[in-house]
Amino acid sequence: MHALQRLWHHARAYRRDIRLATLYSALNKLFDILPEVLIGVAVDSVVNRGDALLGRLGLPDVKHQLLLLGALTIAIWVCESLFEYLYSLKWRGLAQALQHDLRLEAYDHVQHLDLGWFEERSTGNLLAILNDDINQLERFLNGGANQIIQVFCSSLLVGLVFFVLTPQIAVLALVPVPFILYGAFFFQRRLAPRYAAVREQAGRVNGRLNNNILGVATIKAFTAEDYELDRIRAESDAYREANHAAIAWSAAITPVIRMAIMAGFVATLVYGGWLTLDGELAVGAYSVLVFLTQRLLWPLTGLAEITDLYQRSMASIDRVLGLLETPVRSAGGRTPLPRAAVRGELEFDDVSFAYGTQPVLEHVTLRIPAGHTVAFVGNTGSGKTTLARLLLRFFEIERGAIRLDGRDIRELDLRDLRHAIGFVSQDSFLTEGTVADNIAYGSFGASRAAIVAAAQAAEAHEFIERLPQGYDTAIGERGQKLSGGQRQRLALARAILKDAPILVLDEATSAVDNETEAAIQHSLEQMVVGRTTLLIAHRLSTVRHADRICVLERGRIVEAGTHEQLLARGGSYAALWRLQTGERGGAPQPA
Ligand SMILES: Nc1ncnc2c1ncn2[C@@H]1O[C@H](COP(=O)(O)OP(=O)(O)OP(=O)(O)O)[C@@H](O)[C@H]1O
Repeated sequence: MHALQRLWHHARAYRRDIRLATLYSALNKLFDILPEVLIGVAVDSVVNRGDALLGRLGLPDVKHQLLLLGALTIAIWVCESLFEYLYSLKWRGLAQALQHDLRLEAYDHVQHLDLGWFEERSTGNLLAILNDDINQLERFLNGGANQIIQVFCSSLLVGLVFFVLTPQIAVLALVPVPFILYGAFFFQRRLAPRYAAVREQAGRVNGRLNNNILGVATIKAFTAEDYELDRIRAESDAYREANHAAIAWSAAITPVIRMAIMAGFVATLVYGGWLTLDGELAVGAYSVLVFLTQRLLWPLTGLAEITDLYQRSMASIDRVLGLLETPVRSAGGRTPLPRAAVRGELEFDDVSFAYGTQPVLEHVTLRIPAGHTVAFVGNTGSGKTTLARLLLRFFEIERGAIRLDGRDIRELDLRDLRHAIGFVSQDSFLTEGTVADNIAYGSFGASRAAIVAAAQAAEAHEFIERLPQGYDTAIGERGQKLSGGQRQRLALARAILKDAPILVLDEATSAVDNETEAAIQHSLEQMVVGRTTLLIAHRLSTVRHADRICVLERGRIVEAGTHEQLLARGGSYAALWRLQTGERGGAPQPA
């Protein structure tokens, strides 16, 4: 479907407003053209006096005729201004409303897309769509839509007057119109792919800028400023080139169209003059025709600007609507899962998974009784985090099933499933706001006492109290004013406050010192009672008290048992333990 059709389809709720705005634009154009007709009538009155049109209509006195024409002109101008105000109000209001709706809708849709989809795209490009491309819609509706309607209306109205006055001249004046329209269409077809390329490249520039601003500390540390400037220059050059290609065509439209207009105008001027000299055309009609030819043809030069604006906007609208039409794959099932009813028994049944083609998990089978703590250890890249991501349904498994209380998680309502899981990821997202806002994220409306209790359990209370405004300290975008260990403890406090029946901790304490970790362990020991807990860690001291420890190697569980059982087995866990502690048992000295 064409972008404009897609937009019309999309703007269902605003169709009445669009029709009204169109009507106002058309009426404004009608009242804009009428004064020219009155000029003809005035010339007619002055030249032909009593025999003039108005005289024949029952107004013999020329002065009275002129007075009437004056009154009509005033009324027409008032109406023209009134409708100009109305269409401007309506179109601009529509631009704001549609833009607002589209932005919210696009953002909400994006929020529901799978994680894999995000990982394949650049954040900057996505931002360009959600922001710049949606703003293009405003530009088009603010001016372009009205211009298109008015060019169409004026051609129609003026053409009508021409045919009423002198059909021969009408034909002459109208001959260039099909050429002009074909020209505009010709240019438009050439502009469309060029503007699509411009928007695509704008997204790339945005992507790189976004990436670099996020990584500014690394750029500085590796003194890569010049290198990055060159890379931005290359992207920006490509953007400039893409625009050049579009400009070369868009700049040619006006001159070409003007030539066609000139032909029509000269024909009316000369041929109409001859007819008037021969007495076949009245002087009044001739003057109207000459004025109207200008009126008919000159607005068509505006087609150049309109074509350009239109194509630019349509390229953007295509991108926005394309985003909106991206299907959400993991939409979740229908079975509700009231949090209070969750027991927390988990079962991984022959689960296999690959990101793309490379297998990451292979035939993982594991049953976790409700309330148990199961730890996952293993080399980096062995698939531990992936297990957690599959449980949260960030990705879809290819083979096997994951069951919660005996029900396949694909059948469960996705929001309910995620409500039932407290998750601390390796790179928890802290939001711009205060410490308290961040802890209460997801448990919106939690009391201050509950927030403080969660912070205490995560060993965060003390450092929070030392911050300038305590719990009300703003922590900056992504919590960048905090240390890594402080950020982790806030993320942990957040999960603790959520108080979910299942807890997934992925390296939740990897960045805190040993002493703090021991204290957190102590709080967690109380926390995990009655909750199913999945614990992922490299530091074995973190996992040694788990009911069961699974060792993953290249996506397979190669060992499982309690700490003591695994030590006695003398396999890879025991080797890892020796490596980390430097001894066979006793208190660990973590790496
Ligand atoms: N989004 C992704 N797309 C493609 N491959 C991925 C993606 N995420 C992870 N991988 C790959 O999957 C494998 C398993 O990753 P995973 O994060 O599960 O490992 P992990 O055991 O948690 O590692 P670590 O201990 O380093 O956190 C890795 O080889 C990784 O490169």
